[in-house]
Amino acid sequence: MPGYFAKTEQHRRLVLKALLWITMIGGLFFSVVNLMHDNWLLAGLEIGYAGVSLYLLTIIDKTSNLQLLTAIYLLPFFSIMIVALAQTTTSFAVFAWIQTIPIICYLLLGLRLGMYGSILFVGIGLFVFSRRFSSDEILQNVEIIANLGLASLAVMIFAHIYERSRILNEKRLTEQATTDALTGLPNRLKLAEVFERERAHALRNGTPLSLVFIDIDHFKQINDRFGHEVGDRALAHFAKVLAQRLRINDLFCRLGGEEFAVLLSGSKTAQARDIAESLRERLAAKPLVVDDSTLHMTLSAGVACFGVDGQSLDELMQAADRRTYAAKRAGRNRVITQENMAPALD
Ligand SMILES: Nc1nc2c(ncn2[C@@H]2O[C@H](COP(=O)(O)OP(=O)(O)OP(=O)(O)O)[C@@H](O)[C@H]2O)c(=O)[nH]1
Repeated sequence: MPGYFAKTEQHRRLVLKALLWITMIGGLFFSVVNLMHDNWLLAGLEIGYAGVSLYLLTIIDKTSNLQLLTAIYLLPFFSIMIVALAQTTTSFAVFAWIQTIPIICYLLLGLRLGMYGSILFVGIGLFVFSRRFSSDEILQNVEIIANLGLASLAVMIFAHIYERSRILNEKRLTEQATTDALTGLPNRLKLAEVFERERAHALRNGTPLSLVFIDIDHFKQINDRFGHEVGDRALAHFAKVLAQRLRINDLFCRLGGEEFAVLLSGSKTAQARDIAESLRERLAAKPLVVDDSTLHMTLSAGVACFGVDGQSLDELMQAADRRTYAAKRAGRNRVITQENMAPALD
């Protein structure tokens, strides 16, 4: 699943595409207008830029460095706006384009760069405008600049607020989509996302990576005896007790039902087995107290190791699941690795 940054990039790619179309059409249209005014410099720049926009439209879906492409594109784009504003033959309505700068900057560059880009280019735009349209009447000058300056500031503030809430909402939705609501643990989607990152890290640095598959024993009996609500509490208790034992770098997630997994970066099979054993012991030592009853839980776990059992998450899950099943068949409440599993079963 694409992470938060991938979603933001997808959003920015769409915005840039829309802008490329607008500048291509706008560039062609205004180059004709400027040719009619004999403004060859601006007409040439606009035709050239329409061509650049067309070229970028053909490569935008393939580029891996969208930020660089955006920067390469925006710098001359804003500069042409300023040049257009400075020309005596152009209408002062060109300033309307300057007011789009904050929106373009925030949507394409994010909060920080968006703010710097907006202040810089709108500031230059206002300065050029005030030079070109200064009249003898000071009050009129102040009025015009104040109007344009405040309108630009308002656009910038709204663009800032919009981008900020977009980022927060995107983060919140990504978090919701990758979190299990009952236990608050990461879910299977998050495991797939983190596994890809850890796998790349393991391959790059030659470090070990292990996966522990965990299944609560006889969980159905808890539901049957105490009801579904207590079953839910037992799942939350289980998650809390095990999470307390794990390190911040270990990814402990709920796969669904009473199945969980721990991705242990930097751990070989033997270390993963020790960790799984300590989780098993910890769970046995921390029963859940429900009214007058003490609810003891046990777990069965299977360990798989990256490289030994395969290279993909599916392969590791299958191997770890197979060993968990073997642990169940061997009497439950135990951890099985490749070493302590009967060869016929693995
Ligand atoms: N309360 C509650 N129960 C759940 C949830 N998800 C799955 N279950 C229950 O978990 C039980 C799993 O039962 P089984 O797959 O037979 O496994 P088990 O009883 O743990 O037996 P073994 O795995 O063989 O030890 C089922 O009764 C499901 O209804 C949940 O979110 N909340």
